Amino acid sequence: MSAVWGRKVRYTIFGESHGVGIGIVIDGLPAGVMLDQTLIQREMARRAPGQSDLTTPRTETDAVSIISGLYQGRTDGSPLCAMIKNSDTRSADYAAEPRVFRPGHADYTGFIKYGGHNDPRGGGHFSGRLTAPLVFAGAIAKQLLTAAGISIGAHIAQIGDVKDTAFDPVAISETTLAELGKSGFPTLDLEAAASMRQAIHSAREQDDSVGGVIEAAVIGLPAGMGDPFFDSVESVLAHLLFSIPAVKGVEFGAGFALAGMRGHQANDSFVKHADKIQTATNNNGGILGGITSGMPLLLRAAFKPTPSIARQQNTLNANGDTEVLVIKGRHDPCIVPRAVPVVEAVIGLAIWDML
Ligand SMILES: Cc1cc2nc3c(=O)[nH]c(=O)nc-3n(C[C@H](O)[C@H](O)[C@H](O)COP(=O)(O)O)c2cc1C
Ligand SMILES: C=C(O[C@@H]1CC(C(=O)O)=C[C@@H](OP(=O)(O)O)[C@H]1O)C(=O)O
Repeated sequence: MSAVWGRKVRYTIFGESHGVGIGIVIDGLPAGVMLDQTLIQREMARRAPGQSDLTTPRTETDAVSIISGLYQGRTDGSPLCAMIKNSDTRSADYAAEPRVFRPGHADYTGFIKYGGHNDPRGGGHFSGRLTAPLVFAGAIAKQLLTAAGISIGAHIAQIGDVKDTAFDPVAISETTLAELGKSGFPTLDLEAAASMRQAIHSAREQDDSVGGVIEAAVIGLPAGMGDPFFDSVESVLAHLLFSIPAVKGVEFGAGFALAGMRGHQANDSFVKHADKIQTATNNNGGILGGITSGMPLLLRAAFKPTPSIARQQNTLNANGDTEVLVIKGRHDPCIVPRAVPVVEAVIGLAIWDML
């Protein structure tokens, strides 16, 4: 299993959704960092399940126990291991024998790859629950990046066909990112937020789910970070963003819209602002040749609708027999609101690794 990532810092995630717990081992953090426990708890709470009627009713506190790597509140240079307990499991929802493959989930592919030995309860290791340790690691990365003058923030850019205002690609402020971080349902346009909530309620009422898009920004990055080709800033970020369950699309700057532009529209002209080299527009999302330009880094991640829906679906079981599936479990009608801190977290890991 590809549960290890990172070059300067190595991150190893472990656990299953209905096992004893989940967690992460982080090897390579600088020693002597006093961890910001308030920031860690705030980030964990932003992602935790059971927050409102817009999320899965499964309730987990997602309290983090740090069992190694910390001495007197500071990182001690040894691997930092953090554990999060699973408590509100309801494994009977996943007890069907032979196993029934949920359309859109990893039940079938996990079964094939691991010969039926994978833990099917709550999606096992494939569960979105494994993003909790990522958010923990992301909080540490954010703390380190803040000290370097770098801020990360995100908003819900789209739910179904309801869209929020996009970030100003040139002039995103630290204040805007900080305000978004305080919101349980971060959008730039409050009216859009109300329509998005309505779209999620409506999908749930129809025994269905809905997808969406998260737009994220990183400001304060120096020009010159990253490498061409295989380790381009886009490649490293996309690797981590596609590691988030349910992400099916990633774009940088104007992204796919660039394909429909002419060169004179797409090119970002260089201009001087108070002796600093900038660009007048930012269609390239702060990255040129795989290297940061010093402009805000902008990306968007598309999430598919939650696969586990209450509506009747046709499928197959592990014996290959037809089944009519009606999922009775507890699921997010939309993944996007809880995934905002996850997207920010993996961006934090990627940037800290590249800086
Ligand atoms: C924060 C988060 C919460 C999720 N909640 C659910 C859920 O409640 N029900 C579900 O079926 N899938 C949920 N997912 C998505 C599945 O885990 C994911 O679709 C599945 O593992 C298959 O992976 P893929 O969609 O990347 O192919 C969630 C994902 C994330 C990131
Ligand atoms: C537990 C979390 O989300 C879970 C992610 C998930 C999935 O299939 O990804 C399915 C659901 O699991 P269960 O059926 O056990 O309730 C969600 O509740 C979490 O995010 O912490």
